Amino acid sequence: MALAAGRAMLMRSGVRLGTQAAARGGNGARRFMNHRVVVEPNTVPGVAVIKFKNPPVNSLTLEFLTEFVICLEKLENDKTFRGVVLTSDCPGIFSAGLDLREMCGKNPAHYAEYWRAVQEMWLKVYLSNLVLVAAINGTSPAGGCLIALSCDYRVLADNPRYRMGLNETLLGLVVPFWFKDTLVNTIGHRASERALQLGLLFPPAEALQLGMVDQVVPEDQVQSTALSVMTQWLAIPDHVRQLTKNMIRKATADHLIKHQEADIQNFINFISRDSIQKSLQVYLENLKQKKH
Ligand SMILES: CCCCCCCCCCCC/C=C/CC(=O)SCCNC(=O)CCNC(=O)[C@H](O)C(C)(C)COP(=O)(O)OP(=O)(O)OC[C@H]1O[C@@H](n2cnc3c(N)ncnc32)[C@H](O)[C@@H]1OP(=O)(O)O
Repeated sequence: MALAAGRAMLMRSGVRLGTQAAARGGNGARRFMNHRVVVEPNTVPGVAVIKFKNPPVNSLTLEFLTEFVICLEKLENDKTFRGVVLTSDCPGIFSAGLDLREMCGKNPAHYAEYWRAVQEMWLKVYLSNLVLVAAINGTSPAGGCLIALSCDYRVLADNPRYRMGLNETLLGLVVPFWFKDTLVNTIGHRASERALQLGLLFPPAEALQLGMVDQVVPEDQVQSTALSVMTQWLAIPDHVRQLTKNMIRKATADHLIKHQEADIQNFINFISRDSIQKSLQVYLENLKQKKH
C-alpha cells in the first residue's frame, strides 16, 4: 500500500496524522510516536523496536493496521534502518488478532476496507526488506500469530499462560488461505492440518517443538534475545538476504496478490452471513462475560 493511500485511510478512519510526534530520547535518538504503534530506535545500530500499543489487547483495528503499515514503510524508506523487532507494550498480550468489532454488525463497504487493510498489512510484513524479529511477550492468537509467523525469526516468552496459534475454527471462522499458507510454510503440512482444523493454541514448549517459534526464553530476556539474534541476521549483506527471502516467499505472496479482489469478496460474503455474525456476537459476549 502506498503511504498516501494509508494516510487517506487514516483520514477516513478519523485519525489525525498531526497527532504523530517525533521526539528525541535521552541518547538523542529519534522516537516516533503514534497513537497505537510506538517506534523506538534501539541501542543496536540500524535496528528499531516497534511496540504495539493498542490496549487493552492490541486487537488489529483498522486504525492500528494503518499506523503499523505506515511505520514499517517509513522504516523501510529510511536507509538507517536494516532490522526491526516487533513486540508489545500491552502486558501479557502480543496481539489478540483481528478486531472482532470490525467484523461484526458493519456494512459490506466497511468489511472490504477492513479486509484490504489486513491483506496489505500481511503483504508488507511478509515481504519486508527489513529483517523482522518477533519478540513475542504475550498471547498471540489468530491474526496476532499471523504477524509473528510472517517475521523472519520468533522469540517467545517462556510463560505457560501465553498461547499461540490460528484458532479461527473455534470462532466459527474459516482460516483465510494465506494465513494457512503462512503456517504451512512454517510448521509443515501435517502439523498445520491438525492445528488449523482443531484451532489449536499452543503453549511455549509445544510451539517450540512444532517450529512455530525459533526460541523460547525467560520473559525478561525476550527483547534482548531478539536484538542479539538480529545482529546475526544483519551480518549478512542486505541485498543477498533480501533476494533470498524474496525467492522463498514470493510465490506465497503472489498467490494472494493474484486473488486479492476475489479474496475480499469471499470475506464479505462469508462474514455477512447471519450464522457467522451470530457466532461472532456470541464469542464477543463470552469474552465479556468471562470477567463476571
Ligand atoms: C466456504 C467459503 C470460504 C470462504 C473463506 C472466506 C474467508 C473468511 C475468513 C474470515 C476469517 C477472519 C479471520 C480472523 C482472524 C482473527 O484474528 S479473529 C480474532 C481471534 N482472536 C481471539 O480469539 C482472541 C480473543 N480474545 C481473547 O482470547 C482474550 O481477550 C485474550 C486472551 C487475548 C486476553 O484476555 P484478557 O486479558 O483476560 O482480556 P479480556 O477481558 O478477554 O479482553 C479485554 C477486552 O478486549 C476485548 N477483546 C479481546 N479480544 C478481542 C478481539 N480480537 N477483538 C475485539 N475485542 C477484543 C474483550 O471483549 C474485552 O472487552 P471489554 O473490556 O469486555 O469491552
